[in-house]
Amino acid sequence: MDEVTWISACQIEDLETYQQIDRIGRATGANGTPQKLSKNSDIRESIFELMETFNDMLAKEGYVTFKQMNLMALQEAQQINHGKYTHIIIDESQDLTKVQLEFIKCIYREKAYSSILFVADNTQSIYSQSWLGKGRPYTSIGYDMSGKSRMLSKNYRTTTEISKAAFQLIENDSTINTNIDFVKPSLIDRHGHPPIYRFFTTNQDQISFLLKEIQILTNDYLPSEICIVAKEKRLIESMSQGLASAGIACEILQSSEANFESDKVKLVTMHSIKGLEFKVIFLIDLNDGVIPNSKLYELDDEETMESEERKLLYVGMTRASELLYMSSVKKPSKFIKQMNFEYLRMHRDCQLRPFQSIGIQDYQLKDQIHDLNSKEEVVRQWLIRELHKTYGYPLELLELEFPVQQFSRKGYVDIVVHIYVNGELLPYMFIEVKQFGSGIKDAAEQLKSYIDTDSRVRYGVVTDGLNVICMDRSGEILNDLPKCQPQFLPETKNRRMYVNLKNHKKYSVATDLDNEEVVEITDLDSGMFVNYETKCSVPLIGNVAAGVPITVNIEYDSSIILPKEWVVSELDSFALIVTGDSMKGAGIDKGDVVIVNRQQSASNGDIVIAIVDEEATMKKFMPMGDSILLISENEKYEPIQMKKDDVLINGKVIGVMKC
Ligand SMILES: Nc1ncnc2c1ncn2[C@@H]1O[C@H](COP(=O)(O)OP(=O)(O)OP(=O)(O)O)[C@@H](O)[C@H]1O
Repeated sequence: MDEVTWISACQIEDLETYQQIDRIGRATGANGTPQKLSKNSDIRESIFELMETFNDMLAKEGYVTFKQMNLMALQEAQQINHGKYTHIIIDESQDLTKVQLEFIKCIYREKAYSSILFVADNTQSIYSQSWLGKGRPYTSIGYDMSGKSRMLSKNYRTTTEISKAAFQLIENDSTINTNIDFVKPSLIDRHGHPPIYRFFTTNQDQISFLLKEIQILTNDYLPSEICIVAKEKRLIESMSQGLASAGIACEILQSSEANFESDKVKLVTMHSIKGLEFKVIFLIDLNDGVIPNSKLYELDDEETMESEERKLLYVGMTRASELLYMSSVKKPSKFIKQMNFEYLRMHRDCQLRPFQSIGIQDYQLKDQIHDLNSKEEVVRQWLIRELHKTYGYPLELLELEFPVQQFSRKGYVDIVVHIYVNGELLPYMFIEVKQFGSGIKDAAEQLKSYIDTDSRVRYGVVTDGLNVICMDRSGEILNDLPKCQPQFLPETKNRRMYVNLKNHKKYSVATDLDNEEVVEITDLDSGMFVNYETKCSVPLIGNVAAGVPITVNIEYDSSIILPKEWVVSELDSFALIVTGDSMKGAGIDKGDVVIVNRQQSASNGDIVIAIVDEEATMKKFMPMGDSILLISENEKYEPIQMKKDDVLINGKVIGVMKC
């Protein structure tokens, strides 16, 4: 058929001319078989004979091929002296053949005021015999467009999520991106749901999925806003029957009598969806052998054919203005395999990306796996990656083969996600994984019984890579898996409360466990971070009973980092551990650390370190005439009254770091 078309296109009229003509571009054919047609060969003779038979039969029936019809129209138009139309707009002009373009030129009447406008998008060129779509210049049809063309690159139709997924399908195809008219879509800031991709093992599963989704979607969309698209007519016919028998009103859009408004779900082929748009698109049967379909190539080589098919899928994807579903049955198209699954989701309103197998060399948690080659392991590894990459759980929180005791029987949960609760590691989510595509019904029951054995577990997930069920511990089905929260992680900071006695404010002082120099301070009243210019290091020199040293050069084991403005003088600041409970009422407890400024005087109400009977003690300072009262903030202890001269003040407490 290809060759017959070619012979007609070259207007070769007799066998002799055909036997002699150079025939290029036939070197590779479908399935890699050589298609070279030698000159003066039997095969050329046979093809020619077939062509004549075919043409005779057409003539007998009164038929012409589509291409012949185009040629006849052109010949007819060429008979006329000049065209009739002074203004012509050609949309989708990247799809027209040379003959069709010549025809349009014939019906055009050139005047001083006349115009001809070509609208084209080469990334949507989906016919192998198109002329301009192949990057040929407009001069090849007699028009000089320099200075007269304008680029429209803004994508208003689809969401950023759909556009990104679609564009990455074509951006690395050199046949497409080297085309001079290739335009990268620039995105407007309109966001929506990422495309959903599902794989099915049977046609019936695909139909059931569409039925279920369409039923849910009709809460938000009109049936006429939903369109099902497939590569081939037979595929939409079979889907239309499936939907109709389940009671969903649907219709196949016929270009001649299309009714876009009717209250029915629409079905259409990929070629016919061009130029249309729907809020929701289902691209079904994206299967191996269907797209790209290597049997369908015409005069082109495989590479060009593949690009055409790739663009066809791109066109289908970009017709959805809000929501895009894609699905395959049995074996996915190679285009699906090449897609970046980051852009896809498995379900609506669920973060999970579709199943993708991972090579053994990239398996995680290998030391916990009994059999690296087991069929379940592929699915488990995919889910581990999802838990880690998509849901944010660190691998350290995941455990494989977690034992559970069910009456007398011991079971093993495939994956357990642990979380930290008050510093304790607890099981949070139980996950059962089944062999790819083997079904999850039984496993869901098993999972529930495992969850029942451990009251700490809050969620359960079961998957076979194709389907996934997420439930809470009461068995209620949830749309998505819970994401990892910051509080689930082990504490990496040492947080202590600091009471600044200078302004009586409370702060949280968080020090990195790995690096004590990194201190983060939050005002506990406002919850705001506190910016400070410089910090200082206050030496922790012992406990309160030891008092504040007189000498400056003392040895100390550790220090406390604080903003410099919190202390009076860096050189005179010391930290002491509280040993007793005498200042309990002032919020200073045993084990707390007090920050003390070395000084010999104090004012009424200050908390001081004073030396009484040669021993340091922490008390509230209250002068009373000639004597001083040293008061405990604890009714267990009586105030101590001393003569002014006998009281030796060692320092003043300026802040308390709670333990
Ligand atoms: N300036 C704009 N602001 C907002 N929406 C726009 C704008 N221009 C176009 N749109 C919307 O974007 C969508 C696509 O527009 P249109 O069909 O004109 O594009 P197109 O380039 O002809 O598409 P294609 O050739 O791919 O079919 C439509 O839904 C249209 O309403």
